[in-house]
Amino acid sequence: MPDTPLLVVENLNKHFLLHKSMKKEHAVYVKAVNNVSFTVNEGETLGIVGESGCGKSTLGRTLLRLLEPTGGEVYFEGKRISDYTTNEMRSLRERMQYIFQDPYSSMNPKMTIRDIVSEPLENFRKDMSSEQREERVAELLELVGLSREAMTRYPHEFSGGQRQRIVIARGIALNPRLLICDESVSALDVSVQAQIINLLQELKQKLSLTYLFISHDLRVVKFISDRIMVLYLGEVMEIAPSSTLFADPKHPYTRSLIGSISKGDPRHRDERKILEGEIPNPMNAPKGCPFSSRCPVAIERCHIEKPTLRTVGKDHVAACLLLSQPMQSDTKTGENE
Ligand SMILES: Nc1ncnc2c1ncn2[C@@H]1O[C@H](COP(=O)(O)OP(=O)(O)OP(=O)(O)O)[C@@H](O)[C@H]1O
Repeated sequence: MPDTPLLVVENLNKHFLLHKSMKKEHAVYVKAVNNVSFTVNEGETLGIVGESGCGKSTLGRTLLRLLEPTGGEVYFEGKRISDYTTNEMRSLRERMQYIFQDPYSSMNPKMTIRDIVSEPLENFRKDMSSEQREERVAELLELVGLSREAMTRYPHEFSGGQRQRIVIARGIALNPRLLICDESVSALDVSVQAQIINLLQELKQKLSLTYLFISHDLRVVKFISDRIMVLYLGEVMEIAPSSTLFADPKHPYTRSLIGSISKGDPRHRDERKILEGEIPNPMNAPKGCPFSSRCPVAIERCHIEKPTLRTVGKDHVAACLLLSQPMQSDTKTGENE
């Protein structure tokens, strides 16, 4: 791995203003992404996981500047994105690509597969002849396991898995370095999910890609990620290598998420119960730790004091005030009792 990470994110914020007010302190914001920091090395897959509404898509879109950040910095290839010139910004859009959640709605049903896959080439490779573009589209379709005959057909003629392959072909058309895959397999059957994940792994090797893999499903993220970042209400709860996160999760929220997918495992029974609670309204997030209102081991301080990310092992960070104390349910007080 090279010394400089491909992507460095420092205290990134994206706050949506919901209600303006004459008095600044009365304005209402949704803090969709709140002080998020992490790095991604070249060739790595960072999984980003959390329940619906925790800010995964907003984070992905803000990284690519599809949304303007409210604060913080993003460095790509060692250079701060806010310093990019217009030309560098254009080039960023080639090297960092976003694969959207729903392949069907991100494809124009009236366009042929040729037109859909060649769209980025038309926009960014104006020097290519139509023959060269045609060849490149055929090559891309083959790379994702489709034949060149697909070119003349329309999206509705393909299955969900095949449509996802088409979207991936379009995503890699410009030889990006970083692919942000947003819920790329969530709508697919489990067996098709596995095929698409295998394809992504294969492409990663062949094309030296780096991935940010966003999903609400910890099982999917576990399979593909080198490291995993757990988000809750727009904040980072924990980041660790995938195997470490599953073997020794530090944050009570991570434990609960793992518990919720470990059906039948009595060790996780208690944690599974607590995730039955509702995620708080992000406009009215808890004052202290974001997870404090659902946390089975929260103490008084957790409802008041915001924990910061701290190192809890090599390459392992978590934001929990209780990390120096045993996380047992008999330490809890306050509203969870
Ligand atoms: N344009 C917007 N204006 C106001 N609030 C927004 C906007 N976009 C997102 N949000 C809010 O920001 C929070 C994070 O949303 P986001 O879609 O990023 O979460 P997510 O984890 O990707 O969820 P999902 O998996 O359901 O897509 C949510 O509370 C959402 O309602």
